[in-house]
Amino acid sequence: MKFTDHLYEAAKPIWEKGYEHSFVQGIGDGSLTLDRFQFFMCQDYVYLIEYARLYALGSLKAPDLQTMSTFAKLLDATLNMEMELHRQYAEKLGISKTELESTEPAPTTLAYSSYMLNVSQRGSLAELIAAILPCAWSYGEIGQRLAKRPGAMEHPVYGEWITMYQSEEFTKLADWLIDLLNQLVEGKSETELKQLETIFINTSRFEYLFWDMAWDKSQWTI
Ligand SMILES: Cc1ncc(CO)c(N)n1
Repeated sequence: MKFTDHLYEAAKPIWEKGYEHSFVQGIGDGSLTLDRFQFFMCQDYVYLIEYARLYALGSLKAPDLQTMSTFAKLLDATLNMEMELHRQYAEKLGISKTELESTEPAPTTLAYSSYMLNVSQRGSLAELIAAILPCAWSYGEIGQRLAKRPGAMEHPVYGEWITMYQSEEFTKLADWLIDLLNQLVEGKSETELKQLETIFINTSRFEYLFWDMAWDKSQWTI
């Protein structure tokens, strides 16, 4: 069993709850209200700015040129493929680029991105990947599951979101990270593996909290 299969099994109950979340189901059946989606896309945009930095950090920590180049591609894909989706949605929804970029991070966004950056800055490359993997992997999975619903990819608002996250272009990003993590854990001790699992579970939990935040449009209360 690959190490990432083990991580997947460990996080499965959390991911399943994420998939069943009203927000995700609302994207799938088109019933999600626009105000919630708009809140989500703005928070997600500023989250992705910080997330992209982790790929730059991955390049910095890479042990060889090939790994360095993989992280450079992941960085480019986040800034110019994934975030382009957000910019296009913003345009359609009447939000300017400046407004999108200057979104104030809500508590969950700030906590999630700060946790990822902290773990990755002080930790090993394997720890960085463990922090980042639930993001890329779970969205690809959600995209692919929602895409199986008849008509979901043709929905006038949410169709493009599903189409992007289910695409091979997006899902291969997680595959690169999975392969890399499985290579990096070779020879690691039980304690080190357990630490990676803890990080993976924590960011999986944050993924769930992010859906919750978007559904409630929860902001700073003070
Ligand atoms: C919160 C969050 N997690 C994962 C992804 C996928 O990259 C995203 N765009 N946003």
